[in-house]
Amino acid sequence: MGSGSSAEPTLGKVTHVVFDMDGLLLDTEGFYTVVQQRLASRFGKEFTWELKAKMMGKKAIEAARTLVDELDLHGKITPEEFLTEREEALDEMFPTAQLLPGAERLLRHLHAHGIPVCLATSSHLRHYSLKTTLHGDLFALFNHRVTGDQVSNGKPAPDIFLQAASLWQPAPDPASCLVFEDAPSGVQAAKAAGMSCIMVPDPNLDRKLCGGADLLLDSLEQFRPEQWGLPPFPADGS
Ligand SMILES: O=P(O)(O)OC[C@@H](O)CO
Ligand SMILES: [Mg+2]
Repeated sequence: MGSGSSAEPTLGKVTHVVFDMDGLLLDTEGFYTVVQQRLASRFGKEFTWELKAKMMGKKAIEAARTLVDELDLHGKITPEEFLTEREEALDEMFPTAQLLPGAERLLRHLHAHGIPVCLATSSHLRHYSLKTTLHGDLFALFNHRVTGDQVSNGKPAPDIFLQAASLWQPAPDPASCLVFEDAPSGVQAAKAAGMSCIMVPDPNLDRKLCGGADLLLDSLEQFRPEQWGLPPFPADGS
């Protein structure tokens, strides 16, 4: 695994870039954490980062099943009831979602250079719309987007990334695609799709769960496009 330092040799040659959304471009994972902590404590349980790591990046119903299983809430709440319960709070929080550091600069840079970019998020379309309330212009730069409701098998299955790549005409070879992800399930999905993957994990995520990516970065601000055969950022840092 590379470190992202300036002395690093070329890490790959890619032509197309696929972005995850939650926890990668948008600072939305904290919303889920707050709401799920609240719900867990109502049942006398603790919502840990270990559990969060197993849920993040997955489609809502799959994450909900994980929570009910792991907290042993069977007979107390169903995954479907859990989703209904958290919805009202999330619906209020999502429209306030902010961009994570480096997201806007990177997207605008790739777009300005004509590099094909798309979005592959496990969020369903309604949540996607709420979360991007403040960022319509930026998210309009994507050539296309695939949301969780458009695939049967969510991350860690490769389907969402393969579908995202298939929507480009002509469709690139998966090996020519670079995926940015924050979640272990997303990294697994990208690698299962045969794509390169850069992981930008939350600082709280156990680094033992960050091993599958081709490169680990603390922030999108550390990304060096030229290491992947992409145009470098301007020297003045703009
Ligand atoms: O695939 P992303 O965009 O991270 O969405 C996952 C999110 O719905 C919960 O973690
Ligand atoms: Mg994510």
